[in-house]
Amino acid sequence: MEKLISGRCHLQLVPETYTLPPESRPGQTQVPLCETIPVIDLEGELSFDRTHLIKQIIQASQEFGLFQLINHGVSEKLVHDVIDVGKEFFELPAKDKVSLYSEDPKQSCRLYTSIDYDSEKVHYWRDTLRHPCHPLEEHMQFWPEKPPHYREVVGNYSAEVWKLSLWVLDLICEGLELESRYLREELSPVQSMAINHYPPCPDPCLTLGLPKHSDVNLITFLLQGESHVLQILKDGQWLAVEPLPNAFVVNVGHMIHIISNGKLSSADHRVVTNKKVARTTVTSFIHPCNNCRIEPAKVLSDCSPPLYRDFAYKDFLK
Ligand SMILES: O=C(O)CCC(=O)C(=O)O
Ligand SMILES: [Fe+2]
Repeated sequence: MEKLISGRCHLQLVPETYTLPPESRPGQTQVPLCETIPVIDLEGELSFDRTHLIKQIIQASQEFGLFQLINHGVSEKLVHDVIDVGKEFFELPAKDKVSLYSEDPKQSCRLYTSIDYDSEKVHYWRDTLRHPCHPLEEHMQFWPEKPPHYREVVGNYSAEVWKLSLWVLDLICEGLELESRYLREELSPVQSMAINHYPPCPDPCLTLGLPKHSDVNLITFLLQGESHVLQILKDGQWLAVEPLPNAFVVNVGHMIHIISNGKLSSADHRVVTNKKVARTTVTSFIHPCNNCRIEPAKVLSDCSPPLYRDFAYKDFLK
């Protein structure tokens, strides 16, 4: 529990164990905004046109592996409430969080820090609360009991994002001309949620909240909050993802890249730290089940040779 970075907010200097080697440092943390990331408006003029919507999603997933969704139907109030309850969780006194702290990745609901604290050389400036969500009645009982409205708010929110994620997966499926429900069942039965907390950092040039990665799962819906700290690597340049009010940042996961036989990409992204404010983000991940076999869809690898061999999702996660 004392490993949590949020418990060390008195720090005036970045500890050596958080200082990245020079070649991995973010250097300039204020990078230009990526003005071209597609913003898909689900209430916009053309949103009733399914074909147009699918085209926008597929194009964004090909070019960026990431897009923003606005007017998506998850209420503004619920979006605010889930970020607030996430912040409140991290503000609780240590005694209310200690029972959730665990270094065992197999523990279902767990509070931890960085990525893999005990085996990594340098730590990342982030604490996380992570737990499975779907189906709610199986998992909710293991979620935090405090703040008192945590289960209600996160339960309502995760159910809404679950529906929206599956709907977007169906549109992707249609856009790739796969048989209907191809991305359902075994490929998308698992939803997990991570509430990330990035405390202010005395020297953001030396650290990262999260290093460069692409999401390994199927699809991710992120509420990124208000500061410019999420960046994507586009044509060799780090660019900031603009924080839009109430928008979801949708990350195409690596499994969709493989299933689409490389037609869709997943964006390399990272999180930088900032000096002034603590930042809380809420991430919903949709995953295949552990034993699910992942391979390029046959219809897509008929015309171009398969780029990947089949594997079990759980082996990939190792
Ligand atoms: O917190 C963020 O802004 C991004 C989190 C993220 O990329 C992840 O959890 O995979
Ligand atoms: Fe990510």
